[in-house]
This record gives sequence, C-alpha cells and structure tokens, in this order.
Amino acid sequence: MSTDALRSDFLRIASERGYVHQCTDLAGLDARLAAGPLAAYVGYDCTADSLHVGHLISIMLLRLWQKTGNRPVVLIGGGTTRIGDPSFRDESRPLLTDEQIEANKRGIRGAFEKFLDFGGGPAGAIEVDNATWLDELRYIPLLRDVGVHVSVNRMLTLDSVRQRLEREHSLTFLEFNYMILQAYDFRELFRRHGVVVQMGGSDQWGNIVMGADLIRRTDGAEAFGLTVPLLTTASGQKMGKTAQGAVWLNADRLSPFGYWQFWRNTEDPDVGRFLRLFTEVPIAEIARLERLEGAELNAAKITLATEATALLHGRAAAEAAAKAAAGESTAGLPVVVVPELADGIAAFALVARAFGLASNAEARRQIRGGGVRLNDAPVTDEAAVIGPAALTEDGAARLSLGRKRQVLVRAA
Ligand SMILES: Nc1ncnc2c1ncn2[C@@H]1O[C@H](COP(=O)(O)OP(=O)(O)OP(=O)(O)O)[C@@H](O)[C@H]1O
Ligand SMILES: N[C@@H](Cc1ccc(O)cc1)C(=O)O
Repeated sequence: MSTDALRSDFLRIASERGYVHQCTDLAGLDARLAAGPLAAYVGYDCTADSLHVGHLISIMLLRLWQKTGNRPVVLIGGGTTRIGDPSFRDESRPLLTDEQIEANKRGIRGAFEKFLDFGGGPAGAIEVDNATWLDELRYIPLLRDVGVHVSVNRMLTLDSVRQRLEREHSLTFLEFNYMILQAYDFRELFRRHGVVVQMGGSDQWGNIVMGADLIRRTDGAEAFGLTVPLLTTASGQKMGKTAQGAVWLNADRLSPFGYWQFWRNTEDPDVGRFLRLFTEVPIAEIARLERLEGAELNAAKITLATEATALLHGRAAAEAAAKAAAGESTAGLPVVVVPELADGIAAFALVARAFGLASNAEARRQIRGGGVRLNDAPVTDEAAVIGPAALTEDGAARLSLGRKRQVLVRAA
C-alpha cells in the first residue's frame, strides 16, 4: 500500500517519517483509524534502571499516536521481566531478583512522562504493569485457556528463536513461556482497555502476532501489530549501543550534555533519518537540512542534537548543552552543571557526568590510568569527594580528560 493512499493521520505521518517496518494489516488498520481513535500499547521490560535510545523509537511512535488523537498505553513488564524475552538472543538473559526488578521499574518510569501526556481525557496515556495480572495466573487454567490455542510447531519456527535452536544453544522452558505471557498481555489490555494495536521493535513481531491470533481465537475480535525497524547506524552498529555501552535516557546515567553529544556525533548518512525519527522538525525542513554537505551538515547535526535533547531533558538543558559545546563559557570551555557539587560528589561520578561517559566504571578506569586533572592537578583517588572548595574559577572548576577534552564544572 503506498503512503499516498493512507487515510489516517497516524499511519500517513508514521510511514512518511520512517517508523513503519511491518504491519499485520496496514489497510485494515488505516480504515479503523480513519473511522475513529483507537488504543495501542508498547511493552517495556525492566531489564535495567534506565531505558536507552533503542527504546526511544517506539516511545516517539506512541507520542505520534497520541498527537494524532489516539490513546497510548505504556506497559511495564514487571511480570515478564521475571522470565526474560528470548527473542533474537543467543543466550538466556540473567535472571533478575524481585528487588532488582522493582528498582529498575522505578528507574524507567520517569522517561515516559517526558514524551507522553498522562493527563486524562480520551487520548490520555495510561501506564499498566503486567505483574498485576501475570502474578495471579494459575497454571492449569492458563494452559486450558491459552495453551490450547498455541501451536508449538509454529513457535519453534519463529525467526526470533530459530537461531538459538539452530546453534543448539539451550532455550529453557522458562523462556519458551515468554511469548504466551506477552500474548496474554495483549488480550488482557484488549479486554481491560479496548487496546487493539500492539507496537514494538521488529524483534517483537512473533510475540505480537501471537497475541493478535489469541484475541481472534478466544474473543473473535481483530487486533493489529505494527513494528518499527530495528535501527542500525550507517556503519552497521545497533543504534543506541556504543562501544562504551548503551545511550541511556536517565540523566543520572548520561548527562544532558553527553546525550546532546551522542546526537551531535551522528554519522553523515544518518542525519535525515534520525531527524525524522527522533525529532518533530517538519519534513520539508528536514529535506532541506539533509541536503547540506560538509561543514554545513554540522548545522543539521546541531539541530538534531538540540531537538532530540529538548524532547527528553527540556529545551533549557538542550540549549545549555548546545552552548557548552559551542564553547560559550568565559574560559571558552563547555560548562557542565553538576548540582551535587554543592554537597560533594565522588571524583569518578563527577568525571562520568561531566564527560557523558557510559558508566562510572569507565570513569574509574580513566582516573586510574592517570588521565584526569582537576584545576590542573592530577586526580589519583577515584573516590575523593569533590565539593565547593574545588570551585575556584568564578564558581567553577576546570576538569580535563586526556589531552583533548576539557570542561568547566559548576554547581549551578
Ligand atoms: N536499535 C534499535 N532499533 C529499534 N528498536 C530497538 C533498538 N534497540 C532496542 N530496541 C527495542 O528495545 C527493546 C529492548 O532492546 P534490547 O533488547 O537491546 O534491550 P536490553 O535488554 O536493554 O539490551 P541488552 O540486549 O543489552 O540486554 C527491543 O526489544 C527492541 O524492540
Ligand atoms: N518483550 C518486550 C517487552 C514486552 C513485555 C510485555 C508485553 O506485553 C509487551 C512487550 C521486549 O523485550 O522489549
């Protein structure tokens, strides 16, 4: 179906901006959307205490879903995280304790409020946790209700598990149950909130289709699946994962400045695609920006970085990052505000924040390697507490990493 033929605002814009990878029935979903608003959900497991840029595409899609008048439902996988999704993974995920899952759940929640409006009304976003119903399930009733509709033959041929089986890596019975639980979620949200669409990354296709099939078989209703492409960068890396680790959405994992810099470092061929997916810059303006070349293309990357950072961390933080990167501080250095400096912060944490490093472990390594200086003196104790006494240059301290990277840090 060509994009021009689409009648619903949501699918037209989503296709135009590059969000649509596969849909169970594009024409059918378009017709339903053109007839009136719908509810859709995306699920997020609590595998870490922050979401990362890989999760952002589906969050942006939920945002578009809401902006075009439809209700987004965010499902936190408090129950499914206890199993671990085996889709497209070579090995089982490490089992997390209930305490870790609770802590992760608290960590990932905040991100959704930045992108979605939970304020009520017909298109108001809703958050649910699948532990609410999955924890209550009883085994034999579940097998009779759901298991009877699921073909093991078909499950074994799904792309998402085939590689694991072909390589003869173990797929435990625990993991094998994951798909059934995700299918159960879809039906539960259909019953509780009238959700008829599930969206997710392309790796989720098998799980999503299984849910839509279950709804058709047990409730005789039509439900749709829509996946977003699994993004890789021009150089072939999975988008959102760098050599140092994931690009986190929570500011305590990656500072707004580090986040801005991640986008600023986008490879040339990716600029247009990322502007369409991760900002709300109008398509016509993106068409102009992506035609720029050489040094001028840097202006497009700055727009990408500032607009993407503004959506997550707010416009003020995005503009401060842009200014800092442009070297607009008194000493001609980027300024990074670290409020914890007022009370004292461990040297490794300060270094991680100031340079947007992927982890505290990376900052500790840099300090141990002798690469960090504070006000021109080497920092040797990675746990040393840095407080207001260090802010000697007009309320700021000069922090350097290696020979090339230098910033001013201040408490406010
Ligand atoms: N590059 C990407 N493009 C599109 N979607 C992505 C991307 N990376 C992740 N996602 C989506 O986010 C979900 C979680 O991603 P992933 O499995 O990478 O997370 P994780 O569990 O945090 O990471 P890890 O694999 O390191 O344990 C995936 O199911 C996928 O749908
Ligand atoms: N399986 C999804 C998360 C998810 C969990 C429960 C669902 O109902 C839907 C999605 C992932 O790994 O990203």
